[in-house]
Amino acid sequence: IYRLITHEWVPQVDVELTKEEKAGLPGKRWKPGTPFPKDFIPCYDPGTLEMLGPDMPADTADQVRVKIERARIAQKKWAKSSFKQRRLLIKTIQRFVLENQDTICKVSARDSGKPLVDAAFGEVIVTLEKCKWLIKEGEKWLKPEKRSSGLMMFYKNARVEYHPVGVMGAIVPWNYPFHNVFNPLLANVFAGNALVVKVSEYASWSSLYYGRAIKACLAAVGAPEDLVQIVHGYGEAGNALVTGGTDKVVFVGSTGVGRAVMKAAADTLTPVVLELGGKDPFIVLEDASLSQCVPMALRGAFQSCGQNCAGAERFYVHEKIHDEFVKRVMKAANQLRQGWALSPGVDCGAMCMPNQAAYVQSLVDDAVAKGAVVECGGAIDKDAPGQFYPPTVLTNVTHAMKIMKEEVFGPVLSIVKIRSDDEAVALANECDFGLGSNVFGSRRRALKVGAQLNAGMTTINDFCATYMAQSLPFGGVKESGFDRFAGIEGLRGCCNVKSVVVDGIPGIRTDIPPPLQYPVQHCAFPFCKALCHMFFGLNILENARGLFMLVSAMMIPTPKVLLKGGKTD
Ligand SMILES: NC(=O)c1ccc[n+]([C@@H]2O[C@H](COP(=O)([O-])OP(=O)(O)OC[C@H]3O[C@@H](n4cnc5c(N)ncnc54)[C@H](O)[C@@H]3O)[C@@H](O)[C@H]2O)c1
Repeated sequence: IYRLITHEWVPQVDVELTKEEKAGLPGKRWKPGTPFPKDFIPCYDPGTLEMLGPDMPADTADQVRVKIERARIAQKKWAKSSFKQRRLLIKTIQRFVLENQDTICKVSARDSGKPLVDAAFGEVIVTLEKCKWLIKEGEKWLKPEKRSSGLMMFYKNARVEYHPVGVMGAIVPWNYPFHNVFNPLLANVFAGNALVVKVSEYASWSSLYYGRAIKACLAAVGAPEDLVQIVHGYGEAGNALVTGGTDKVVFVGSTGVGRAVMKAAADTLTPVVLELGGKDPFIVLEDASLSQCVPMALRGAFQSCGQNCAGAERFYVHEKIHDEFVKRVMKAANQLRQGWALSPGVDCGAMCMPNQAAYVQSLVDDAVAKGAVVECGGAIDKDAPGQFYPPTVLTNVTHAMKIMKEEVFGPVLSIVKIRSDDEAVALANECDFGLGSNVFGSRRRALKVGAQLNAGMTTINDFCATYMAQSLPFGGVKESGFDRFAGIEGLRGCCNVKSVVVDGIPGIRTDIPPPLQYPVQHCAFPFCKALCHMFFGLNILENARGLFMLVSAMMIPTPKVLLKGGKTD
C-alpha cells in the first residue's frame, strides 16, 4: 500500500510506426547477391526479401564526428543530473517497453528475421530486467565506495568514486537490433554518459523507430535531446567512432572485426571492451534430467535460428543417455515450423545476413563428409522465398569437423557422445572461444564440471541464465574478447574509476617529518628504514624495534655533506 501511494509518476511515451514504415515498399524485393552500395544501406525483411523502406544513407566519418560532438555537449549537462532523474529516465524507458512490446518485437522481427517469441526473450525480457536492476541497485554501485587506507595512513579516509567517462561509443551487431541498442544505452545514461551507438548495416531499418522512441523518452524527462546518437553505416563509420573522439568504446561483434577495432583504438589510446564471438558448450552428464534439459537444448540451439553470441553450439552428451537425448530432441525438432517471422505459430525464422545460410551449409557439408549423421534439416530449401536455413540436428560429430571449431551462428544442434565428465571438460575447453557454458547434471557434479570450464560464464542446470541475472557481468575469455558489459562491472565500466584520499580524523593531518623535509637530514634514510619496521614488521616485537630505530635515527648528528664538484656543505 505504501508503495502504491508513494508511487512516482512516470511519463508515458507513445511512438507509432509511420504510415511509410507500416507499408514498406510494396512490390519491391531485395535481389539476392546484390552487393550493398557504399553510401546507402538497403533495408529488407530477410524472411520475405521485401524492401522495408528506401535505402538509408550511410554516415561518413565526418558525420560520425559531428554526432560525437553533439553527444559531448549533451553529456556535459547530463553529467550534473541526479540519480533520481536518471532513474526516472530508466523508468520511462521501462514503461515504454512494457506498453509497446508488440511493436518493438514486430519491428525487430521484420528487420532481423526472428519470430515474436524469440524477440520477447532476447529483446524485451532482458531489457526489462536490466531496467529493473538499474532502478533498484544502480545508485548503490555507483556511490563512492570506502576502501581501507592502510596502517601508515590510519587517519585517512580512502574511497573510490565513479565519474562518468563522458561519451561512450558502442558498435553493435544485428542479431538483437533492439536490445543491442538499449543495453549500452541504459547503463550509460544511468552512469551519466552520452552514448553514440553504431547499429549494423544488416539491421538499420528498426533503428528509425527505436531512435524516435529514445528521443521521446529523453524529451519526456527533460534530458538533453542529443544524449543518444545513432550512427548508420559500414566499417568506415565504426572506425570513425573508435578514432573520432569517444572516451571509450564497447565493441560487440565478430572476433575478426574486434581485432581491427583494437588496432584502430591503439592509435588514439581509446579504451575498448571487446565482446566477441562464442561457441558455447552444452554438457549433459549422465545424471541430468532429460525432461528439463532437452527443451533447453532446443532453445539453446534454435533461439533466433542460432544467431546468438551465447548460443549453444557444441552438445556433449554422456553415452549412457545419448540415445534417449537424441530421441527426445528429434521428437521436437521434427515438429518445428519455419517461416516468415510474423506468420502465426512459426518457431524458426530467417537468417539475417545474406550469405549466412550458405556459410552454415558449408560447415554442415564438411561435418557430413567427415562422418556426421544428419538427423533432420541439413540442406537449404532453394524454393524458400527468403534467407532460410532449416533447423538441423547432427549426431556422430567430432572435433575433427569445422563445425566444432568455427562459430556457426545458425540453427544447428551438433551432438558429440562423451564417456566421462573429464572428457566433457577436455573437449569443452578445446576451443578458441570462451564466452558462455552450460552444464546439466546433479548439482554437485555439474558444479564440479562447470568450475573447470575456461569460459566467462557458466550456467548450471539452465541455459544462459547468467544474462538474466543482470547484476552479473557478461563477457568472455580467449577469442571471445575481454572486459565485461552488464552487471556491476559493466556499469562501473561506464565510469572513470577515481581514487580519492582525504583526512578522516579532525586535527590529524600529514606533515612531512622534519628529517625528511628538503633539504633532507643525514638521518633521513635510517628514519625511513625505521618507519618500515615500525609499520610493516611481521610481529609486535619488530614494530617495537622499529620505534627504537626511529628514535636512534633522529639522534644521528648531521655531518658535512659532500656536494657535486667535491665541495662540502
Ligand atoms: N559477445 C557478445 O556479447 C556478442 C553479442 C552479440 C553478437 N556477438 C558476435 O557478433 C557477431 C555477429 O555480428 P556481426 O556479423 O554484425 O559482426 P561484425 O563484427 O561483422 O559487425 C559488428 C559491427 O561492427 C561494425 N564494423 C565492421 N567493420 C568495422 C571496423 N573496421 N571498425 C569498426 N566497426 C566495424 C559493423 O558495421 C557492425 O556494426 C558474431 O561473431 C557474434 O558472436 C557477440
